[in-house]
Amino acid sequence: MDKLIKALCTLAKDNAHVSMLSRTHGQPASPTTLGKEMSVFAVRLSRERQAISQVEIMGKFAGAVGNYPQFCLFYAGYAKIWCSRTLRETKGAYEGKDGFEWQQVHLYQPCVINLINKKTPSFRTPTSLYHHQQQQRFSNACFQISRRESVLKKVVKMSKDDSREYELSSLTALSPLDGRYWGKVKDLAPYMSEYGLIYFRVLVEIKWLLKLSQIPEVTEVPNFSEEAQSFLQGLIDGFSMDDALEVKNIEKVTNHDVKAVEYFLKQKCQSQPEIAKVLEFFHFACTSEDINNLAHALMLKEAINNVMFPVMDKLIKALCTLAKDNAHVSMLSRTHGQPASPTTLGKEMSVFAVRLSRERQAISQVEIMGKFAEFVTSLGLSFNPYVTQIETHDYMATLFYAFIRFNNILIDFDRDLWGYISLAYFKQITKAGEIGSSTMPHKVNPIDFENSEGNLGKANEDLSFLSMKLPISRWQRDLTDSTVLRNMGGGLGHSLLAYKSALQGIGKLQVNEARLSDDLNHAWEVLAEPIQTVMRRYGVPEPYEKLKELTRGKTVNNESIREFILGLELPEEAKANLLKLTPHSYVGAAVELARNVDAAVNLVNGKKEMIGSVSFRFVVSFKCDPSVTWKGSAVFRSLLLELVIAN
Ligand SMILES: O=C(O)C[C@H](Nc1ncnc2c1ncn2[C@@H]1O[C@H](COP(=O)(O)O)[C@@H](O)[C@H]1O)C(=O)O
Repeated sequence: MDKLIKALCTLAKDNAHVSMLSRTHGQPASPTTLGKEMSVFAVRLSRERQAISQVEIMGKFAGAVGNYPQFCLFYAGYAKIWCSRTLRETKGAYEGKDGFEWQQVHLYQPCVINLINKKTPSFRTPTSLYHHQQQQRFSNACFQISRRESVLKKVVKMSKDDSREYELSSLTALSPLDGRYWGKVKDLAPYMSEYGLIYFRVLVEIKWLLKLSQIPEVTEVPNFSEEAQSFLQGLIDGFSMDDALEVKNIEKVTNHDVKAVEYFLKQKCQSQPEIAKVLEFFHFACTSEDINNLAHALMLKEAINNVMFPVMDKLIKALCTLAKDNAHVSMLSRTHGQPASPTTLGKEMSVFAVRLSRERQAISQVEIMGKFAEFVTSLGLSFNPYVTQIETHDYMATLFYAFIRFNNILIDFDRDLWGYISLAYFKQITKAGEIGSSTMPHKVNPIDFENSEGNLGKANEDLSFLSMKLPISRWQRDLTDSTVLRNMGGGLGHSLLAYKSALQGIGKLQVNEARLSDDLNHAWEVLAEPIQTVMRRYGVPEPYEKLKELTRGKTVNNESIREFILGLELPEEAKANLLKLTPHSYVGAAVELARNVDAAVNLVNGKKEMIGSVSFRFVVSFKCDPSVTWKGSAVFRSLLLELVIAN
């Protein structure tokens, strides 16, 4: 940053006197000098650079709960001081009689800041710090600080002087996708890496030459013999990492990445006599973007079909299984986080399966487009004739937004699962040797769902940036898309990692039916809703108000509900039906919805029924065949029948 600001200062000073037309609104306006305009940027940047250097980089070490009571157990004296420090800091009062000890802990933070800023440590401390009796401890603290500083200097030195140790590896990669998580996302590498881009450029250039050889008017490129064709196909099929490195070496000279591919192919084909005669027809009548847009389209198409969809489908199927296996497991709903009309665990899972399958279908329906005449369709892409020098990238925005919607639904799922695990509705299968918390040995944390949620956030940030940026290009083109498109692998990579983590989490789940049931047993108030509906049906006055009086803020149980129902002026049959209701059985069509989830999800491009038709089928089957068993909801069924008749 400093180098950049200095370069701007030089530019400003060297051109201080060079007069220049201003252009407010892009129109001629009162003149300035080139140097002055540069100086404006130098000063603006230096202000912000200073602001960055002044941000207090903070740390936490030891807290009021957990750490503090642990100290209380054995080091009560120190714990007392600790506590007074915490309280004092909270109040913002630094003067006090309790001396240096608490301040010493407090001093840790400025030490960190000053080490990072490479300044001499200076302490924001109360005057009491300098009392004679505290002086010794202060110098001890300084000693420790200077030791830490020397460690830090060593680290800085290593990174500057010993760069060989920091060659790219799984430990030095700046992106966790390329380091820590490589094993989980590497399937994307053949498509989404620079290797993948070069491979698809090679493929497009070769296919274009082949296409030219088939166009009768292009007499300069005659039909290739079988041998020549298979030679060219062999360059695609046998494309290796060494080939890609060769292209990169050529690029070092050309400083043009697409031209490097053309030169690579010309070199490779010199040995094939037929093709050697038409080398100049590689990249014939093309701009780089003619090759690039098709390469990018193929990268996306192949990566999504071969890597993303299989994992997305596995995830949706896992949710369907979870839905069907638990179709009948009643569960308390929690609208607004409060006990509400029950559902089943399976039904809640089926909602996610269906929502995800809809977005997965939307992704599969996005037309992946290319510019470059009808040659595009021969590559299995859609032709977009209305373009500038570049394909407009609008389909990419549509595609990435579709992924964002899929990912958002999965975030919703991850958070719900986090909550259900917290409520102990699920246990997680543990593995010998694995650790939940570094300090609280009892814990089994929902780390897979947390990892999934975190990566989905990152994925969506990347994908939304791509969607916002890519459709914008000045006039007939600017090159900003070139570098941005190199990041498509990030958005898809974080998505893929998140899908795999969610799958891993689902694989560890064990439903805790006892806990789910226990919750329902303590929530008889949720029956207030159906009872008041039946009361309305039979004209009992003020039904809602009576139930409110019985239930709101009160402890309601089996007995009090029973007593209430018995006291109602209702036909005996209606009463009997209501008496059969329990929080477990009042689950409506939840069981049926969950059982039919396979019909509702749509993994194959719109060929299966959508959820709307499934609901319709329920109504039809309900009317035609009242013997359909809605396990646990027979009473609700008769209640529903009453309502249907009443309407
Ligand atoms: O066919 C052409 O080249 C037409 C040309 N426009 C370009 N179209 C596509 N690529 C171009 C263009 N210009 C440069 N480059 C090369 O793109 C590379 C950009 O590198 P990076 O920013 O790292 O993605 C980097 O290798 C650049 O050399 C035009 O003048 O309109």
